[in-house]
Amino acid sequence: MSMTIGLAGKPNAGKSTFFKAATLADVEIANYPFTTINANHGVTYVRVECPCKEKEKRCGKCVDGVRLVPIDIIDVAGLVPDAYKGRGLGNTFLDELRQAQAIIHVVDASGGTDAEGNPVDIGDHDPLEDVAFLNREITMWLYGILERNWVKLARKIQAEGLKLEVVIAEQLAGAGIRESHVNAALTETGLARLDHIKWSEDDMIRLCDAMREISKPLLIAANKADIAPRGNLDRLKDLDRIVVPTSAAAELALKSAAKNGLIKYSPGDQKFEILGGELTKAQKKGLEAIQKVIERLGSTGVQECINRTVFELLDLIVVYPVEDEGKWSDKKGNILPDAYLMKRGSACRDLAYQIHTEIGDRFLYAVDARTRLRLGEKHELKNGDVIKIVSTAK
Ligand SMILES: Nc1nc2c(ncn2[C@@H]2O[C@H](COP(=O)(O)OP(=O)(O)OP(=O)(O)O)[C@@H](O)[C@H]2O)c(=O)[nH]1
Repeated sequence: MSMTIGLAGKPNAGKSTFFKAATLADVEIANYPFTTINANHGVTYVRVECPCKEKEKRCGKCVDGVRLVPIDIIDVAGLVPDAYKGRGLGNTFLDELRQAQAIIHVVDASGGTDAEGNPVDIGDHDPLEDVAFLNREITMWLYGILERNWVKLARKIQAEGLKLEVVIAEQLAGAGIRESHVNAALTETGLARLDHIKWSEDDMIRLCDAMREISKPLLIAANKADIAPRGNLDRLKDLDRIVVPTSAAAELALKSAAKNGLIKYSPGDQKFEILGGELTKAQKKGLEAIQKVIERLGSTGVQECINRTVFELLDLIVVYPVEDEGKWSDKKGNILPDAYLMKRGSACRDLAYQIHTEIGDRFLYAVDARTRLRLGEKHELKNGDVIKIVSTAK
């Protein structure tokens, strides 16, 4: 199961900075061969506590117990008003968005850029407008696809006795909408109880809005929090969704400094250590300013955005497959060599299939490496589980 986070936002909100910061990794720490796949498609990392901390020997894949687990991220093309009508990069934007299962919306919380990203005085633009605007663009995009053939489809459903949710999901399959999303949206809006022939344009937009929220959950990175007026951050936090104050610029500076050996910093840390070295006066001053920012915000927020997207929006867990339940290693003795992101609710057999089709097909049982208990194929995995799969596969 492959999951991708989509990064969206208007021009100048700090999306590129966020993307660079989120995908810039010390290759050694990240233990991953590459970080950028192409211009706007990269790999970012969820920060978790490595289970090797429970053992005497370190795994060599984490730094002081901080383990980074890779997940794909795409920097979705800049969004301008009326993208859904094909304006600007509109079609590219929506085309890329369909690959994402969750969205981080990078908002300029400082209010220093207008709706199209042009600089204005700090506080002059209301970031809440940007939040409403992105949601509406996506909703209207879905509506545009659904509405295109609706008259014909609606009649077909009636004439041929087809299932409403099946037809709608088929029509919107390209946007990543599935039957379960449609059903949930029909219930939530109450439209399940209204004959679809009688739906008004407004009803259909409401349905699309619900499908958007369910199929592409979204979190807000209240970016430029380092210079944002307090009131803006407070009003964003009052929204009925996850809002994380971020300073993408600070995160990028810290990651670059760490990569160059100037500081010791793991993404998401609440502080960093200056390693001495060849710091210029300006660098030192810059780092001190950043330290103040993260003291105030708690962290740069970038890692928190990734973690909450993965664990709260996508509802994933991390599972560590091993071959030796005593040493928690593979056959060669590598400790905790892999970390898999899986959907919550996944069972032992799903893990077996994720390792290899043959191991899934020939699954016998699993072993919880912590308790040494045998687990059956349907046993539900927990976040952080260390699991050995026993199969008849060669
Ligand atoms: N103060 C502050 N400035 C930031 C922050 N993040 C980004 N910026 C600045 O905001 C400006 C725009 O950032 P970009 O990352 O280029 O914005 P973008 O949203 O990717 O814009 P496009 O590339 O035009 O789509 C740059 O000057 C950044 O240095 C932040 O957290 N705080």
